[in-house]
Amino acid sequence: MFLTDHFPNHAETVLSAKNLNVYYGKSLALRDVCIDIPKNSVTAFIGPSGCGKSTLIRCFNRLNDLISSFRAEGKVNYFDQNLYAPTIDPVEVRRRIGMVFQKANPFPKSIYNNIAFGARINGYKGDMDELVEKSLRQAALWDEVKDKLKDSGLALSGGQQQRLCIARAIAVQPDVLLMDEPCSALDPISTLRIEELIHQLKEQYTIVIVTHNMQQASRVADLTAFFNAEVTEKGQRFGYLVECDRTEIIFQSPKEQSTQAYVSGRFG
Ligand SMILES: Nc1ncnc2c1ncn2[C@@H]1O[C@H](COP(=O)(O)OP(=O)(O)OP(=O)(O)O)[C@@H](O)[C@H]1O
Repeated sequence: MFLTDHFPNHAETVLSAKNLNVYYGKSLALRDVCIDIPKNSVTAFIGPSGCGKSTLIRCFNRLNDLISSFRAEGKVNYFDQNLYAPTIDPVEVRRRIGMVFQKANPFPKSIYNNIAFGARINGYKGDMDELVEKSLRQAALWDEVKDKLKDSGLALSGGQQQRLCIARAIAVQPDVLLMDEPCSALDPISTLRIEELIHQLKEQYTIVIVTHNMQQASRVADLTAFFNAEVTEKGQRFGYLVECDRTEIIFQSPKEQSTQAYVSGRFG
């Protein structure tokens, strides 16, 4: 059963993987993943290390293309389009489907130019000051930086840098924000601010977040997908999707025993 069947109002599917196998060289990293990501929702990917969460999230904006040994079978769709069709421009894919990484990585530029840079490259013709302010407001950073827009983005705290990276991702007007462990390098207060921000951002964006923090998944996600890893007879380890459902079901009454064991801290 696909994920949108569980979601209220049968929200539109923005991203989906169908029978997706991913290989790095000859090694199978992810096997037969089928998942739908509904619009204006937060979907969390959880699971033990090496089960392919980052690999899948990177398939959603073709970031794995940059790895020469990467190969995918099956389909990854963005609405009705096959993201891996030869006619699709990966640069445009990454504009529409933005990414925020584990470690905040602002450009070594001013706060203002961290936002304006990508917009300029994308040919933004509107009022740049307005865009910078709007993006920083949406990322809940404006009040803290409005008087120092010319200062370096690198001079901000870790939590502020991560919100700057979110503002930068928003500035190019994406539909989707992919977040790969966005809070793992942050203190608890900065983490809570990002979680509040994620909650606000889902009004406008579809969000997929990889997290090792199960409390975080239960706080921010509407849907949670649990991945696990298995070892073949030949000793090869691969990841797969165990189940995906409403977050409260995954944490309180999952269908699979392995999910129950993981969310109750019995392995992983
Ligand atoms: N660039 C790469 N080249 C070769 N193998 C890779 C590469 N990236 C990931 N893998 C392999 O793919 C598998 C899945 O890794 P991935 O990073 O997607 O898992 P993960 O669930 O996100 O792990 P973690 O929680 O530790 O970040 C692992 O076996 C890993 O070694």
